[in-house]
Amino acid sequence: MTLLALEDIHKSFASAEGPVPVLQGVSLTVAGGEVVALTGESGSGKSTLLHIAAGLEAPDAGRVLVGGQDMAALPDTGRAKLRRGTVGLVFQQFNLVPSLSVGANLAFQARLAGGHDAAFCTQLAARLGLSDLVARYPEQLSGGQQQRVAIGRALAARPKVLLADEPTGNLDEATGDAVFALMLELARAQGAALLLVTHSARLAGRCDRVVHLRAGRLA
Ligand SMILES: Nc1ncnc2c1ncn2[C@@H]1O[C@H](COP(=O)(O)OP(=O)(O)OP(=O)(O)O)[C@@H](O)[C@H]1O
Repeated sequence: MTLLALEDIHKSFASAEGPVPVLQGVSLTVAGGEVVALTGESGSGKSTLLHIAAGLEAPDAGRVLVGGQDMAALPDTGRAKLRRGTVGLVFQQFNLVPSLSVGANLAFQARLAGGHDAAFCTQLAARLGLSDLVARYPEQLSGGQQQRVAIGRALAARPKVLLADEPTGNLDEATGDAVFALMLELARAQGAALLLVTHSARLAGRCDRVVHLRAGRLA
């Protein structure tokens, strides 16, 4: 079943020389339990596409359907609710809550979505190598540790759609591989649609499908 559908997405950004087209008719579907890698050169529009899929940015044209729901057809509150309850995000800015401990950050998204499960959180912290850090605060963590908290926070809410922008980009190869494997395992076990940006051909090769963004289109 298709959980994420992008239909003929167009997006341009304004510049001094006029609008610069970034996405020029991108269509993509991701089914539940499917893991899709999004690749493409720097500046090709991968993050822009992920932001649009997440409903954080509006496309100039085209539709985003999450679980069959048209994001643009929803009022702001409905879109926020859908994003909270259904979509998990792991972005390059980790957006951890500075005033909350690691443990509370891990639980944060799931609490908002009304699906907090303390045992699952504890298990995730262990799998992500964060068990000894749950009482710390984000500013007391390394970049890689913060990245793992951001991943754990998204996974803890058991999202139906998980969007991740280079989720293991700040991790060493062994840690990155283990975290990547955990994301794939949970997405598949929970029947979630996982769309992730990666620059690594090796990691992309472990996904069910690879789509490549070039000149505003997917190949
Ligand atoms: N808010 C914005 N205003 C103007 N231009 C933007 C904006 N956001 C992105 N762009 C431009 O759109 C293009 C695509 O950017 P995007 O961040 O989506 O690329 P990317 O493929 O994710 O790159 P990277 O791999 O380097 O992260 C770039 O040329 C970028 O400069």
